[in-house]
Amino acid sequence: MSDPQTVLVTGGAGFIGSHTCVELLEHGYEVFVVDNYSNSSPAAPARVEKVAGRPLLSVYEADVRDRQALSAIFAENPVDAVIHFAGRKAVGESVWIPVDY
Ligand SMILES: O=c1ccn([C@@H]2O[C@H](COP(=O)(O)OP(=O)(O)O[C@H]3O[C@H](CO)[C@H](O)[C@H](O)[C@H]3O)[C@@H](O)[C@H]2O)c(=O)[nH]1
Repeated sequence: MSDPQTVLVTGGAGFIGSHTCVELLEHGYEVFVVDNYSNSSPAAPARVEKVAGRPLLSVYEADVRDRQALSAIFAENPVDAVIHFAGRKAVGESVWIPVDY
């Protein structure tokens, strides 16, 4: 099996996601991002491109729970691998509003 070439990074505008995107771009992968910016900003993917010196294929503002949006994104892009970082992780908040988790 050959190495994956095109990688979808969900939560790619977040802390770990944006660093992962830089690493992937620097290692020659094509990368696109899906993020709802609930804990990040569109400035992050722009910085990723600047640091890596290469563009992302695409950046989508979308919620990974939106099946219709995800289906359209998968239809538009060849996806060899997915790295999934889009998620909530605040322990305290998960106690106050468990339904969101
Ligand atoms: O339903 C969701 C929930 C989140 N996101 C996105 O997913 C990304 C998650 O990234 P975070 O930065 O929130 O989380 P990380 O785990 O990457 O980073 C967090 O944990 C790190 C340590 O592991 C550091 O503490 C860092 O500051 C802190 O943000 C964000 O862009 C957020 O907008 C979605 O797209 N959909």
